[in-house]
Amino acid sequence: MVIESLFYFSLAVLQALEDGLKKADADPSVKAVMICGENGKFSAGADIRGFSAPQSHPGIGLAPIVSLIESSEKPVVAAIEGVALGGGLEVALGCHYRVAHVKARMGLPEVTIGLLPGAEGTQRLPRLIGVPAALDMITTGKHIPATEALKLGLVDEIAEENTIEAAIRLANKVIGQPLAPRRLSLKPVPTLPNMEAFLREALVKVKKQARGCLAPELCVQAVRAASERPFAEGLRRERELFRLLLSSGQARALQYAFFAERAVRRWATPAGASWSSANAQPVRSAAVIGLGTMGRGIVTSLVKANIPVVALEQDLENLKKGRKAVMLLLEREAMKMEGGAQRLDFHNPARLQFTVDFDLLRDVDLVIEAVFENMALKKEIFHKLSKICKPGALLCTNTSALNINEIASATSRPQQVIGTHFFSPAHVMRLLEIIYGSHTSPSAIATAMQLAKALNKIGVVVGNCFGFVGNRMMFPYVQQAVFLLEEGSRPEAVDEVLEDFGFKIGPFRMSDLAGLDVGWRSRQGQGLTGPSLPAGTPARQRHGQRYSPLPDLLCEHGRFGQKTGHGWYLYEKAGGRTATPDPWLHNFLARYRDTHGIKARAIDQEEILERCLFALINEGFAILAEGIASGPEHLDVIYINGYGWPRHRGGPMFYASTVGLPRVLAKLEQYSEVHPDVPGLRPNAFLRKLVAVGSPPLQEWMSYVSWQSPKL
Ligand SMILES: CCCCCCCCCCCCC[C@H](O)CC(=O)SCCNC(=O)CCNC(=O)[C@H](O)C(C)(C)COP(=O)(O)OP(=O)(O)OC[C@H]1O[C@@H](n2cnc3c(N)ncnc32)[C@H](O)[C@@H]1OP(=O)(O)O
Ligand SMILES: NC(=O)c1ccc[n+]([C@@H]2O[C@H](COP(=O)([O-])OP(=O)(O)OC[C@H]3O[C@@H](n4cnc5c(N)ncnc54)[C@H](O)[C@@H]3O)[C@@H](O)[C@H]2O)c1
Repeated sequence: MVIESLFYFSLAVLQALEDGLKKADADPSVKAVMICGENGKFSAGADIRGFSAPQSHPGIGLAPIVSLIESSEKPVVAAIEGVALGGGLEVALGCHYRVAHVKARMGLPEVTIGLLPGAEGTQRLPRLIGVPAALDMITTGKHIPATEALKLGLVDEIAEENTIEAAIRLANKVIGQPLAPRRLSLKPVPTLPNMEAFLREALVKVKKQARGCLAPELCVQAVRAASERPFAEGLRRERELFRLLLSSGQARALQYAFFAERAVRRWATPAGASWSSANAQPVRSAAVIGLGTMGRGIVTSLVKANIPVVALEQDLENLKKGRKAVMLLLEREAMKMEGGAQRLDFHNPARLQFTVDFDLLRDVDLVIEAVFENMALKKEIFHKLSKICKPGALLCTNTSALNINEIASATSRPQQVIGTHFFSPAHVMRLLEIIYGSHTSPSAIATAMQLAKALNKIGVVVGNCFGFVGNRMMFPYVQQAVFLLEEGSRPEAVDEVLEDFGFKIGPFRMSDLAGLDVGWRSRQGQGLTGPSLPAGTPARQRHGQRYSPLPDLLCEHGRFGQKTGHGWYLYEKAGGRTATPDPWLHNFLARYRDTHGIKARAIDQEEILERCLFALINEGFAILAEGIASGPEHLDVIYINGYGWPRHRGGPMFYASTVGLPRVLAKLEQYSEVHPDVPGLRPNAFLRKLVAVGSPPLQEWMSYVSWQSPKL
């Protein structure tokens, strides 16, 4: 008998499974059962949306179905095609045999949505593949390919072609064989000589990796229960831990992030362009201009996506340097991949060519410019590209903040100019901020989004303003961090608070890593510091607003961060990575305060957290009100994937909604009163409006934006 199930479990699917199993058991002519999915996909598990109303969640019925399958008196074989994830894999674990298509993937990704496998998976998987492999799958949520599943013993057979036929063949073969040895609930968990130490170390590891995130820790506890308790008791523990996670705010935040990352694919602009009507152009070849920090990673990313690349530098010396760096990155990437260097094929000049000759850019479909952050230089390059490149070519800039319209004005085809803002390291970071200018065509946006997908990145479409979304929100955050130093704090204290909150790296460590000189050059360009600053400008004021010259002063002392061996911290050597608090910096701060008559005060953790985060969130409300982003999800996806915002807190705007908008507003009002010369702390009008209308849920915020005068 064949039972078909759907992509993710609904009540109807579970009912059909139960009915099918009962019918098969009762029918003497049925000798074996095969369970498969519909349309070549086994199952993506329980319906994630349903977890917001757990009492009526169809998943409640899943564990009893898994038990029912396992207790069947007739052999049950799972035919796994596409994916078997979460509850899908748990169903397969209830089966007596598993056959997987060679291209199928399997995993227990519940941890990534703040849960643990709650349909008996934490108890069956360790019995099948042992504690170390099960723990790895359950705490990381990774999807493993069928070939690896076979090696682990997770599946019994791999089918190169027709999985269903292979599963039926196996079912026929095992008819009449004893089923008890195939029932995982009856098997003992394979022992390890050092189980206790292993589990203890695993706990320490997940706590370190997922700072502040509850699910990985509770996954370890559930697997520990499998190793220490009888099956039925282990199940009780699994259920208890599952409920605990389900009621945690973290699960809600992580599930929000899952859907937000999918929602941003459906982009739209205030002018009416959208994903549903715009057509992407094919990108069969690309060029990258500038092989510095960013260009190298971008080339690597394109080669990995199998897109032939022309890589261009300004002169032979820089070309040689850039080529060496790209080759090193590609070799490292090839080592990580199955099929290695041969699959990447980067030694073939038809796939990757290095040049200083712009003429070689004539035929490419897309160019990504990644030269210095200098408007005059970028305009010169785009003017050249406009003359050289073929008519349909898309011209992209990797600028971090500059005006896309101004760059486009140097070309005769502004409709094909677009910002593609990669994040460092560009071959690793998943975010691609895609910035359209006033003239960018819908097709150009669609092409950039398609490029993001091809590069395995998450593209987020945003409007044009200084710093776009990510960096624009980052400015007030970093500004508050520096003001806190002026007022009495230290870099390590500020970083610790934000790292405890869950950021991968605090603002001062981040600044040392990126290089303080980058921001310094940008501020010099804006006339905020350096020779173009008008004589007589007060040291701590610009345009009537508070300004901190501290980062400029550090640069004047040659302290650029890791690259010079000192910045906000001290490093073991130039290029060193280990940050230690620096007594020089502490003395420097004390002298600075004396010079400017600032009385240092003790600043508590709450103030550090609120001033940094609420200033960032406040800017987010301004961005939404101006129509620069089409929803709070966009801001959250950008922060989670580009700025190390802790995913289990759902992104800054989601976090604001959990803190409560009235509280965010009240705190901003309080801080703004104390610091009236800091516009970043002055509550944004859109935030005020949302509070005035009763703080609606985040999904409804955009309906309160007045669109009469979008800035775009
Ligand atoms: C207080 C009372 C307590 C009561 C207790 C309640 C008990 C409940 C019992 C629980 C039993 C637990 C069962 C189990 O352990 C839990 C689970 O199974 S959780 C789900 C685990 N599965 C996943 O996390 C898989 C998530 N999906 C993916 O990774 C990917 O979608 C994919 C399957 C790899 C496919 O990727 P793509 O091809 O890129 O496609 P998309 O990602 O774009 O997806 C297409 C479309 O489908 C939506 N979708 C996918 N999976 C799910 C899902 N599991 N639930 C809901 N929706 C899903 C996805 O969102 C896309 O739609 P769009 O958002 O674009 O509209
Ligand atoms: N570094 C980051 O973290 C980061 C992140 C996102 C975006 N960006 C942006 O990416 C761009 C590049 O930044 P970067 O950090 O890689 O800079 P970089 O200084 O490391 O590299 C710039 C490269 O451009 C080359 N170049 C300069 N003029 C050129 C010309 N006329 N023709 C060809 N090549 C030329 C230089 O030789 C150099 O190798 C900037 O716009 C920057 O704002 C940087």
